[in-house]
Amino acid sequence: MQAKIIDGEKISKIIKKEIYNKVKSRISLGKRAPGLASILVGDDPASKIYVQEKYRLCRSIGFFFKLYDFPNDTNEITLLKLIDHLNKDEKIDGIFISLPLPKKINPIRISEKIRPDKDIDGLHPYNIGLLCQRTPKLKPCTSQGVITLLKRYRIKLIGLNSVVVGASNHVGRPMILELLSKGCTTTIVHRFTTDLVYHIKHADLLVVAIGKPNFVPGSWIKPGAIVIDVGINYMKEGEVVGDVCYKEAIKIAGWITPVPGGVGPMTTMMLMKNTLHACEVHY
Ligand SMILES: Nc1nc(=O)c2c([nH]1)NC[C@@H]1CN(c3ccc(C(=O)N[C@@H](CCC(=O)O)C(=O)O)cc3)C=[N+]21
Repeated sequence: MQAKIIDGEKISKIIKKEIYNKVKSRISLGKRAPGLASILVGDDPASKIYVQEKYRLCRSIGFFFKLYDFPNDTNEITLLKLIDHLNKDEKIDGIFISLPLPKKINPIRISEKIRPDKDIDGLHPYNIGLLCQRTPKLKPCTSQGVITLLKRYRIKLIGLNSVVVGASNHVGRPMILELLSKGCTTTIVHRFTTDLVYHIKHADLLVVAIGKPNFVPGSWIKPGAIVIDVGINYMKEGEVVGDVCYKEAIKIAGWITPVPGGVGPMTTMMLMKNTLHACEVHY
């Protein structure tokens, strides 16, 4: 059996076009373009790449984009003041803060300072709370990207045994909430799970988000399962690989997302979609 490919690059391009058209019609009605402010602190390489990608994307879909680039030793007060300013800035609909932040800065205090209706990463406790109660407004980008991919491929989720590997605040936990609201029976496994392999082997839908290259071998995958690989690992050789051993998994799974070209481009596009949403609410 050869798994069918879930092409995130392709779907993200379709969504990009949809966003572009909506921006164009806003402009033709005399409304302003959506505005995104991006805050980068320090020199995390993944964050740098992500910021460049967002900049290119904003230009090509007609968003207003502003980048704030701070050195590693920036203090919390400087950031809190900037957020306060951006919260009031009428040109800015979405505020994005690249994670991880330097160790000295408390990420919770920073995220909580963002006005919830400008929290395009969907990670403010208010937005997570709404997602938890099934009345979401702005949703976290990666899990939203995964759900959008499954929907566009018309993959049915009701009643599936879903297993999410990794319990992070920004991916694993919101992913579980999304899958639960789609009717999956949800399991989350993490570093203290006693029999990780047992759970993974029973997954009809497997989402892996731990950031460990090729962590899941083909032999752990249930034949015909839907495999969603969230990991983006940069190898020394310059190669980019996922958390799942793609070569092996593709022979056993029913559906699979590649890396690169799977979940990654969807995460970025959902940030744009959230920015447009925030803008439509604002004006
Ligand atoms: N608050 C916050 N939210 C984030 O969502 C966030 C963040 N901080 N900090 C940095 C990481 C990194 N990140 C990526 C998203 C997409 C690709 C992506 O699309 N990658 C390409 C491959 C890129 C390549 O080949 O170099 C792909 O998967 O096809 C990469 C990295 C979001 N992040």
